[in-house]
Amino acid sequence: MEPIRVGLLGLGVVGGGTFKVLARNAEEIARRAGRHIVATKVSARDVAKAKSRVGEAAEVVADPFQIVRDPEIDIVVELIGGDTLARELVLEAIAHGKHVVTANKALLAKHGNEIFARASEQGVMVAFEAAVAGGIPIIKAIREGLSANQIEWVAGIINGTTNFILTEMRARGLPFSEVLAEAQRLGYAEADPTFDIEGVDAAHKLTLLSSIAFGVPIRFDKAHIEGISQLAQEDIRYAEELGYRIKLLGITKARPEGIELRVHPTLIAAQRVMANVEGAMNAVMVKGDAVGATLYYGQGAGEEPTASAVVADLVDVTRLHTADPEHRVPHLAFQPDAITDRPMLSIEDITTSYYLRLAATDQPGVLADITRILADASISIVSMIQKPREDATQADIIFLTHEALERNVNAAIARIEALPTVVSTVTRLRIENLA
Ligand SMILES: NC(=O)c1ccc[n+]([C@@H]2O[C@H](COP(=O)([O-])OP(=O)(O)OC[C@H]3O[C@@H](n4cnc5c(N)ncnc54)[C@H](O)[C@@H]3O)[C@@H](O)[C@H]2O)c1
Ligand SMILES: N[C@@H](CCO)C(=O)O
Ligand code: NA
Repeated sequence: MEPIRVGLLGLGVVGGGTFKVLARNAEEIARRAGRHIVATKVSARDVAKAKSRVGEAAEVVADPFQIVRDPEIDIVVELIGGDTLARELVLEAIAHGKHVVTANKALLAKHGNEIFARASEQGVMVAFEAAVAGGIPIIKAIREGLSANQIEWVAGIINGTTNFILTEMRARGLPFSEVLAEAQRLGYAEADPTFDIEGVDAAHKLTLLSSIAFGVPIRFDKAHIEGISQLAQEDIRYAEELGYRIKLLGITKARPEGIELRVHPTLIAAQRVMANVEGAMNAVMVKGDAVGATLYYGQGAGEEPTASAVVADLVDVTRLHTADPEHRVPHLAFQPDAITDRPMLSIEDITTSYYLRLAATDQPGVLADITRILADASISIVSMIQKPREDATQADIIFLTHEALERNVNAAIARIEALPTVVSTVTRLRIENLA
């Protein structure tokens, strides 16, 4: 039988890995897919360099539009990144009746509603397993494996770069910039690493997870996003002393009032599995009403782990030709006409526990003032530590709270910061028990 012909757009970290895995595992992949899957055409900015990598196995072209319009190409794999050229190429491929596989979460978080609508009209698939948590088959798990459930929440470490940075900062006390450079060298970071550091990449992925978990449109604009650039070494240290680790967590929750969608540094009790997901590893927990809590762990970034998901999508798409052409899993798990919009909640509407750190002058009455403000705002304290600062007239004070409404916490923080005895802003980190 004729092979399935794949056009690869981009031959960088993921494109190169995809080419390698397709070639190395060609026979095993064909046994699963029912046809051989061959990258016959590659588009790269540096044609000579790409030729030296792919040899005679594929034709290399400079113009990616030549691939998306090529009648010989069955599936287009978009691994260029960004949301401008990539959007044009993906829409053009769909318009030409081609299935698309992409690892591009930035593109789908921003233009996914449009892209999936066009794909449905054209009767083609846009597969994106590699876009969320790289090699971990989390899209497939939620969309297919958990389809019996009402999903209650999804929470995960879904950015390898920031998890690598947090791990190295905590375990080896290395400075932020040095660890970031290492993550870039290893191929984990985005072309613009501020996407990683500021939580944007995690929010892109979380938005896609939220949509397939709850059957809502992709609403990246509603995500609350905090990254790790403002996180201080001392908070990592104090958290550890209190029995917690800090992770950049993406959390999306379905509540009767609406959907929570938030990415922020989060304290997690040190003995929990999620707190021990280290280095560039990713982990996602999904809580379903029938199945309970489930956990998915693996490499969320890097050349071959990401290629693993790209190639699995290629196998899925190929099976449309070989198994049952009518059998389609809906892009966003729910039937297109069953996707219902729901209110998206503001961060002020969440209820969770908090870590609050501030510096105050060490004098009688300071603690009483602060605890009165917390009590007035219905915020109850679990524990407190006080540490002398370099300036011995001042102390760092850290509170852990019971669950409280974020709106109340904001109001209390404003009042605390206004106290003349409080000499710093209040650092607020959220705590999740993931139970
Ligand atoms: N690196 C990872 O671990 C990882 C994991 C999951 C998803 N992703 C996503 O995969 C995509 C690719 O990421 P990457 O890390 O491989 O990036 P990369 O920068 O290594 O590769 C991108 C490639 O696209 C090429 N390119 C750019 N413009 C082009 C054009 N006009 N025509 C042809 N080629 C062009 C570049 O030359 C480069 O080789 C991004 O969307 C990224 O977010 C990356
Ligand atoms: N920059 C991303 C790549 C995987 O999507 C990360 O660090 O997780
Ligand atoms: Na994945």
